[in-house]
Amino acid sequence: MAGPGEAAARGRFAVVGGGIAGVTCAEKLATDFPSEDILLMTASPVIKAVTNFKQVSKTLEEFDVEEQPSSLLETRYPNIKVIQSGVKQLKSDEHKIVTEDGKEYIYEKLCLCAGAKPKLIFEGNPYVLGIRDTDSAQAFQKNLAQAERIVVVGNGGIALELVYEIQGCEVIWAIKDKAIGNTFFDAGAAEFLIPKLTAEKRESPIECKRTRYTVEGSQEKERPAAASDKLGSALGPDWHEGLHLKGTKEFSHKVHIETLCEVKNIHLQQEFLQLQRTSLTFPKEEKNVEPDQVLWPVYVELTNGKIYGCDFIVSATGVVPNVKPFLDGNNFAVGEDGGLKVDEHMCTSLPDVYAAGDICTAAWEPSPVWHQMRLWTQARQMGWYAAKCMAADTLGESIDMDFCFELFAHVTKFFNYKVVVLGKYNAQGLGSDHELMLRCTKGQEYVKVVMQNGRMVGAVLIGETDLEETFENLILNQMDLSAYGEDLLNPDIDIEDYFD
Ligand SMILES: Cc1cc2nc3c(=O)[nH]c(=O)nc-3n(C[C@H](O)[C@H](O)[C@H](O)COP(=O)(O)OP(=O)(O)OC[C@H]3O[C@@H](n4cnc5c(N)ncnc54)[C@H](O)[C@@H]3O)c2cc1C
Ligand SMILES: NC(=O)C1=CN([C@@H]2O[C@H](COP(=O)(O)OP(=O)(O)OC[C@H]3O[C@@H](n4cnc5c(N)ncnc54)[C@H](O)[C@@H]3O)[C@@H](O)[C@H]2O)C=CC1
Repeated sequence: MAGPGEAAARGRFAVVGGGIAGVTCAEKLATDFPSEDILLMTASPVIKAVTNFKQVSKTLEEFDVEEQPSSLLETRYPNIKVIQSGVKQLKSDEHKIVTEDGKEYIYEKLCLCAGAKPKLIFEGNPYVLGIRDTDSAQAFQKNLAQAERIVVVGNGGIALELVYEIQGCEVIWAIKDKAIGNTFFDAGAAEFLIPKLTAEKRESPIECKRTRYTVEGSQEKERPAAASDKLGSALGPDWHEGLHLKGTKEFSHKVHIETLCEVKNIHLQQEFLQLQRTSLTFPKEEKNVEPDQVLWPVYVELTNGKIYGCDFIVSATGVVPNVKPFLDGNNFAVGEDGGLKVDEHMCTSLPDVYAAGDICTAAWEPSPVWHQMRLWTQARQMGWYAAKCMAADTLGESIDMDFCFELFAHVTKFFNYKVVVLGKYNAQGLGSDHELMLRCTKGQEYVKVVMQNGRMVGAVLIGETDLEETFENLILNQMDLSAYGEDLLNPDIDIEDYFD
């Protein structure tokens, strides 16, 4: 491949990023264009491959994500050439990419799939850790092995998973909202889940599927070891199952939730002691659940006035798209969330440059029951659809929006419950123009549907409800359900018979 002064290497198609979006895109291009070389540039030595893909229903899908050496991908698809080097610069007007090692590549069509990175509070503070890839998960596990108390900030997917999994370490969970899990649940669902969180005895963890994330815990107690700043791809499903998420204490779970607050400040021990001595306004004692006798390496001051000492802080506060290397000299339209805006053909605002997965912001007019969330299901769907669009544009063919963008559908697991969210499951964007219907059996299932003008527009299903396919159909076909009233959720009525 070409270095400075040499002629640049050429590939009809180039893809940047070895995560789910990039690999899926490259695989689809490699299949559709078997005689073309597909260049896949990635900053990480391993790639993420989708395995055991299962279409559960029309829009729900399940799969495993496997971390593999890139050579395996090249063996499966001999026309994929993996270039293991970060992209330093994009010269879109010359259709040229420059990698960290100074080499240049010319493309006809390019898909950017460089993912996102954690949006950390107090970025740069060595006591604040984020979790994204294998390295950062290992750094977290290593620090946890020496910890007695940590503070978890954020209320989305990562925080929900962590507070449930961590054992032998006190967790102070600081959330901005009134109830837990605001990105997936409303207050009712949070109420349903809370007993699972505080229960002393939990079901034994599921047998570990992958062990590759495990590292030996060090004995020495030191300042947190942050992960290297190399850009790995985001972790895969059940990422925590191979990790031993245990602190130093003998108890199983101890979680204290602080609601309606943010982190105001973070003080190192010396600074905290100094402030206590000198500042009239600074609290002289920590207003903790239990007053502390010990000195902690770091102190978190919350906006509700409380201060907690801890070993370190996990910032699970969302992600920010990895757009930096691509912006310089290129006039990309960027969304409010910092992603590269893409149209209904996954095309950015620049010719021949597409984007998919966490890096992009869906800027098309979406179906009324679909919205973007940075999830691996959407990364796979977007990567695959972007490849189809690149192929269609190359061959001068027209293409319709893929069916997967008709309905938002996500299946996952929180607190050991199966969780399915469909459509506008939290009445997102509906204002007050909607009604909710609920059915809840404590400890077993929680079913919520969002109705608008007698039609179902969203649902949250927690537990083994077996309702996902029926509700998916009802949301997709927008049937008028007014006549059924509350019977829609009556457990004594087999709803499927009703609609067959
Ligand atoms: C801890 C955790 C748990 C999650 N759990 C779930 C879940 O349960 N369900 C779910 O649906 N989603 C989950 N997600 C989200 C999901 O992992 C992501 O949405 C998805 O993996 C994004 O895929 P991607 O390919 O867009 O990006 P990434 O996986 O981030 O891949 C980006 C790739 O680009 C490469 N790269 C970055 N910059 C450059 C550059 N300059 N040059 C070259 N290469 C570059 C990286 O090395 C990487 O290979 C979770 C995320 C995390 C962090
Ligand atoms: N099971 C699943 O589906 C999972 C999905 N994920 C995905 O991985 C990505 C990263 O996960 P998360 O970091 O949990 O992101 P997230 O977007 O799910 O949640 C971020 C949370 O942080 C809060 N927040 C933002 N800024 C804050 C601040 N300054 N102070 C306090 N709170 C703040 C938000 O209110 C929100 O609750 C997301 O795209 C998420 O959807 C992650 C884990 C599990």
